[in-house]
Amino acid sequence: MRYISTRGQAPALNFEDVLLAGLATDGGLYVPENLPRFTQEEIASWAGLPYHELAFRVMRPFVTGSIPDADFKKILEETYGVFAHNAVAPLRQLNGNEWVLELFHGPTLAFKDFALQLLGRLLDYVLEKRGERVVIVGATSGDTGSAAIEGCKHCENVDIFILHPHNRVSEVQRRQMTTILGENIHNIAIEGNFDDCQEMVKASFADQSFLKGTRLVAVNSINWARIMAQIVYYFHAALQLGGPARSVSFSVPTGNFGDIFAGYLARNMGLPINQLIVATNRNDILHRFMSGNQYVKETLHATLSPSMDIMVSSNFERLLFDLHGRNGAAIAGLMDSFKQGGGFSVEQERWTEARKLFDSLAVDDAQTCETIAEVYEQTGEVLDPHTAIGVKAARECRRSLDIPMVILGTAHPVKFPDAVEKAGVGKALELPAHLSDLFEREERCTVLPNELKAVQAFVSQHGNRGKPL
Ligand SMILES: Cc1ncc(COP(=O)(O)O)c(C=O)c1O
Ligand SMILES: N[C@@H](CCOP(=O)(O)O)C(=O)O
Repeated sequence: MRYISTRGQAPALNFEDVLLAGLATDGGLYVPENLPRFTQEEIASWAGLPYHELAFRVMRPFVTGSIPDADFKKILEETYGVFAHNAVAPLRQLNGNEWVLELFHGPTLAFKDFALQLLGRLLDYVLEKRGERVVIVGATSGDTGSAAIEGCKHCENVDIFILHPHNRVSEVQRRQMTTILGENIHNIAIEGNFDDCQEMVKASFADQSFLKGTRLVAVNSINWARIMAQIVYYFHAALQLGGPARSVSFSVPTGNFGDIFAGYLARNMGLPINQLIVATNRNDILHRFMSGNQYVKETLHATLSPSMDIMVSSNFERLLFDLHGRNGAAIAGLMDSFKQGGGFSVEQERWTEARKLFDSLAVDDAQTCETIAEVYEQTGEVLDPHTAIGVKAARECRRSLDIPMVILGTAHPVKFPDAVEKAGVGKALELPAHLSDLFEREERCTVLPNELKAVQAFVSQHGNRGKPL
């Protein structure tokens, strides 16, 4: 399998190199040159497989040529063996034909564990083979950070720096990151928002001189391996609901467009998916594009669903690449005008195509709380605010009650007690046993100004197990 950049100028890479590449050298994102496509018979034959075995079948074409089957199987068995639920990603029924796919049974209680538990193991495998050390710089609005730290904390050859927006993640999210102490783990609170953090990560790929020759690796969904792992649970959910003989719809709480892009790929790989619903919070650039062909930056607002407080949505570029017939020059032009002027529209026929692929809705904080309360009253289930946005969008945008609707349950509600309380849900939520002393643990974190130079200087001072690079 070869991977190409969405901007058309960077060299094509194999899986091992794409895993270690982060952003392409032309500033683009890597995508498979040819997407594998499975037959309906093949997909049907996977019904009932344990999660790790299904993961092997779905992801195998992406790693072919880089990781031998036996090694990949072992890595996947270990990865999904750490999840707290036997089904790994169980489906919970809300209403007649409405389901939540619970993606929060991993160690950090959010869907990010599906990819980041795998990424840590893949990095270990590849870096040990190469005898190489790397530095990770990642941006988080709350969930990627802890999942990446948890996934990489034991990696011998990795130093990890996670930037989060100061005071804009929940306390549980912050503590999940800052209480993991290790000489290779560095938490940085940036006096800015998530977009600022993400921009610093991308800028660091463009000029890596501060790393003095050490390679920079990404844990955000700009890294193809993240998207690859997130494709699997679309197959897993659909197979449990009668797929592929029957099609299934998905509503996906969306910020960086990674999770829903994985669903789009699952559909292109042969999984019959009826609707794919883009569910955003008040930071609704993706909904404004889907509903009105305006991809235009606005002020980023803090909401009750902080993990989706994102305006510059990385993976949207991967969709644009497909919508533009995989023309890298066209994407480079669009991204340039976005950077310069803060927005663009696409030609009418490309936008019409996007409308056929996705439905969308923006949900504000009041509606988020109403939905948490409504679902609690109907079912006794407490939703986290991100999942609630998915439920609201599913209920508003659904076209057929006969087709199962799956909402991605992206995080556990215990991570967001403020939203749950604001929704008026009286039920006490308890942290699981492995996090029960989270509020007593020592925290370690450095607050830095919203300046690239300050961050890069910090990384180069501490990037070698706490010592200078
Ligand atoms: C809990 C939660 N839900 C939804 C999202 C949105 O996912 P994506 O950025 O892949 O669109 C995120 C993070 O981005 C998240 O942490
Ligand atoms: N919601 C994310 C933001 C980063 O997105 P990613 O999927 O590109 O890592 C978070 O919680 O950090």
